[in-house]
Amino acid sequence: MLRFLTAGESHGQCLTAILEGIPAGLQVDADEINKKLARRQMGYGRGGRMKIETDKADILSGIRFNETMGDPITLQIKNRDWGNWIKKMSVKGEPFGDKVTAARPGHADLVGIHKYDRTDIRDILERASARETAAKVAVGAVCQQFLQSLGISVFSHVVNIGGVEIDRHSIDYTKIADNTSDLNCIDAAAEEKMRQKIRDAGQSGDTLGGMFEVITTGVPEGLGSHIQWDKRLDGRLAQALMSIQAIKAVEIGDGLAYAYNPGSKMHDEMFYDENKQVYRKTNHAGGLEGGMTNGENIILRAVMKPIPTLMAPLHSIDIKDKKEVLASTERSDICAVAAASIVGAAMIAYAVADAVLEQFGGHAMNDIRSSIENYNKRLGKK
Ligand SMILES: Cc1cc2nc3c(=O)[nH]c(=O)nc-3n(C[C@H](O)[C@H](O)[C@H](O)COP(=O)(O)O)c2cc1C
Ligand SMILES: C=C(O[C@@H]1CC(C(=O)O)=C[C@@H](OP(=O)(O)O)[C@H]1O)C(=O)O
Repeated sequence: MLRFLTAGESHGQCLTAILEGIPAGLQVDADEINKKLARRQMGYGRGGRMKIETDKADILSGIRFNETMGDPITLQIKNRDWGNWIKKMSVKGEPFGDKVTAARPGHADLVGIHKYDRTDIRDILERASARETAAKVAVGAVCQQFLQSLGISVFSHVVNIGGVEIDRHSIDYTKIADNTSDLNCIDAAAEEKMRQKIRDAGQSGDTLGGMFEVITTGVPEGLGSHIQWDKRLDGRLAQALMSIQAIKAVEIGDGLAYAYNPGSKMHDEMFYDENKQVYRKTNHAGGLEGGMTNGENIILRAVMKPIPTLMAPLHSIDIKDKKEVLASTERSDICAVAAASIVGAAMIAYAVADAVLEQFGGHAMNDIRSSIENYNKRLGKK
């Protein structure tokens, strides 16, 4: 079983993640983790914070001479902004600075204050902040290396920003792995329109959301299980995406289209060929049937809501005197869908790696490889 925890506040000293369950004998390239962290920081429309941070993961345990030993991996990312927040975020001493009391709609602010019995919204927003997604990406980057060593790849790309959408039927999946564009969109013309849309939103003090797609290739058949609700991989993948801040909907394969079309158009018919064995000409199911992978690519889409902190602030209340006020305007992103797409790939890498370990077990990479080989032999696969 794979599991991870993260810790750390947005403006605290650092973010820490502990990842347990990665088998011994995996080669880990620390630079690859940092490349993913840099990619999460990109994106036209991000706020001033991204000019301060240059995220790097320090590996504090679990890896020796570039190789895992089977024990928990600790990853730490320093917050460079910490230097500007030392007094406001101090562990000891007297409270410093004004309390944040104007709740922001769309944030954890108001409910968090009530639930945790706090009087400064900062006590809530520090941990609710998507700064934490840097830790998720570091964890996912290790999981991506684990999967890659078994021939499984996880990619993501942006398909929609504020309603500017790429044509989903003309996606060239071969372009996604090498795409380095700053909005993580493989359609240059659409990306330019997305950029314009973000520029316009920023000028009017507004924000945008959008949608990204995560594709997993080289997937073994049979990950997950139909036998119990919490073993179904479709549910686990949806949860992995829904657990990302601001993600409000997840689609598996042609998910939404199922509501509008008959069965004759929506199911992936099976054919047989001696070389290919049983194969399908379509992948409406997004690679999942009965809560299990069917060997096709896993295709998932996630919708991100528009960033809730607006520079033209929304109506709200001040928690100290219950007066109606405008929400506080913290420095903020205008659009972070590109960043979220990198987080999405990281979370799916984690969830797929967990399912691989559940299916093929073992604490050593060599045992897992042998187990996959035996399984493929039984299924008559090369
Ligand atoms: C990569 C990323 C960056 C984000 N940046 C901001 C931001 O700058 N300002 C903001 O108000 N919300 C931002 N958010 C969204 C909030 O963190 C999120 O909406 C909030 O914590 C409430 O959680 P919920 O939307 O899941 O209900 C960001 C989310 C992600 C994934
Ligand atoms: C720090 C990151 O994103 C932050 C997510 C975030 C929020 O409310 O979620 C609010 C902003 O934080 P700040 O108030 O410090 O500018 C974003 O910059 C990051 O992605 O690394």
